[in-house]
Amino acid sequence: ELTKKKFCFWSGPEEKILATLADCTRQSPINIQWRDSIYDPFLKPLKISYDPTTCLHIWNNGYSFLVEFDDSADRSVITGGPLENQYRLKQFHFHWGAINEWGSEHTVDSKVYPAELHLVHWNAVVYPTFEEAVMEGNGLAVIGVFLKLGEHHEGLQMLVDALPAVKHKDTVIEFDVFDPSCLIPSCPDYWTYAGSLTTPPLTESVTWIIKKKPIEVDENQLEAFRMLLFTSDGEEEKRMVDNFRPLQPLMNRTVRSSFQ
Ligand SMILES: CC[C@H](CNC(=O)c1ccc(S(N)(=O)=O)cc1)c1ccc2[nH]ccc2c1
Ligand SMILES: [Zn+2]
Repeated sequence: ELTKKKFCFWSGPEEKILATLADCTRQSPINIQWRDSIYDPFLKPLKISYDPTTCLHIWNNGYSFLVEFDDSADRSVITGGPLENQYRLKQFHFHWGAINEWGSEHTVDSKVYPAELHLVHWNAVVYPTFEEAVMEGNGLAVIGVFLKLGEHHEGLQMLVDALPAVKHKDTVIEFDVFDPSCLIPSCPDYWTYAGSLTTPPLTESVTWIIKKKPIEVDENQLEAFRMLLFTSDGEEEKRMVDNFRPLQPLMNRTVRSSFQ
């Protein structure tokens, strides 16, 4: 029955056994061991072209805050890199910790960052809807960018200033011009591997593209993330922190690098 109903477990140590049984062999996040990654000279540079006017709103969905985009046409897209097709930007969101010692989902040589940005794209060339793409092996492409404590980030500050308006779960605020490429390091280097969503339904539909260089943000900006709430207005307040999934087994996967 397990092999038919494909779902991946989220629990403790028996994960490895269940994962094999249920054929959940490409779960995310993972630790990227720099020296085990394989330089692939055939990897192309990632081509990112976002139209800032496709930005729609910021939404606290009770897991993270999402900045959502109009994905009804090919106006904000990525292509190249490890991708066979062009993928449309649908949303970006973050994962972070209660303190600066942890928060990212992926790690590099077991180094944890205080936060991680995910820019979520879907393969609108092959699939008619995002919901269908989420269920397919080549359906999604997510760019991961690590955040590290450092200089104030001007571009992020526009987002941070809007966060008090989405403090509670299921609140939305209009956000109509934002270019997310200001959150992506100019260094072209990345790792890439076949993985999954890091929140339920954990579908194994993501081509991960993890940027080697982090972006720098300051303490106040990280603190602004931590004042968001998992809970709705009127409920007992629970701060939105530690919204990251534990590391998953690499199983039989290779991480490729675009750089030597
Ligand atoms: C199928 C799940 C999907 C909602 N989730 C996501 O889109 C998503 C995207 C990226 C990541 S991460 N952290 O890996 O980058 C995690 C989750 C989703 C999409 C459409 C839906 N319609 C009704 C319900 C519903 C759920
Ligand atoms: Zn994410």
